[in-house]
Amino acid sequence: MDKRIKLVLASASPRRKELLSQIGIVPEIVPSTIEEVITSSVPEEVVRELSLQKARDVAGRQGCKTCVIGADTVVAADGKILGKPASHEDAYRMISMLEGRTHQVYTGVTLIYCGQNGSTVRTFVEKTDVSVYPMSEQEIKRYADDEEPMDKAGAYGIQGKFAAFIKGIDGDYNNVVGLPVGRVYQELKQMFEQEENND
Ligand SMILES: Cc1cn([C@H]2C[C@H](O)[C@@H](COP(=O)(O)OP(=O)(O)OP(=O)(O)O)O2)c(=O)[nH]c1=O
Repeated sequence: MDKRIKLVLASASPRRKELLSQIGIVPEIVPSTIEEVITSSVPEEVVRELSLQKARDVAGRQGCKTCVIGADTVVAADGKILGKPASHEDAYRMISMLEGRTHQVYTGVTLIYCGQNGSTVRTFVEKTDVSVYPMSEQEIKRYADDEEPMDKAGAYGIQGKFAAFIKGIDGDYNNVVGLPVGRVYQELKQMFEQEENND
């Protein structure tokens, strides 16, 4: 990838930064400050829209030769969106909806590149199915009372203690943690190849 292009991650999520570092991308971190406005109840549309809002907000404050990456993750159980829990009680309610069954995790990603010939915007959504083992009341309560679920969509962290309850996944694991880095890399590569062809 062209080293002269600055990559900016429009996210405060330490997980997203780590996932990019894992594939050798060390982005500048500029978290977006938008008030998240949701106009849909369809998970794919919500993450698409929020990733676009976050990326646009930050791209508006950047110069050219910069690519901004915005992302948003939600959990959906029976199509019902679960964002971050507002309290430990809320975390308990969410985990109760997820235990003993399969749900979906959606991450929307928007890439905005400002190049020689103007701006290019790419948005895509990745879905991963996650199956959770049945949990006892005590297990749900103990996990919901922990700090781990509090800053995470669906009130759990697959990469943390909640791994004890993960039966299996279908799709990209990194997508559940907050960023499907394989897809991000492929999309960045395509976007820059197209830019070079346009030059
Ligand atoms: C389901 C799940 C989510 N998450 C995290 C990923 C995201 O950081 C978070 C969902 O919140 P988001 O609103 O997508 O992101 P964020 O608030 O952390 O960061 P920003 O808005 O600045 O981009 O949940 C995990 O870490 N593990 C998991 O297993």
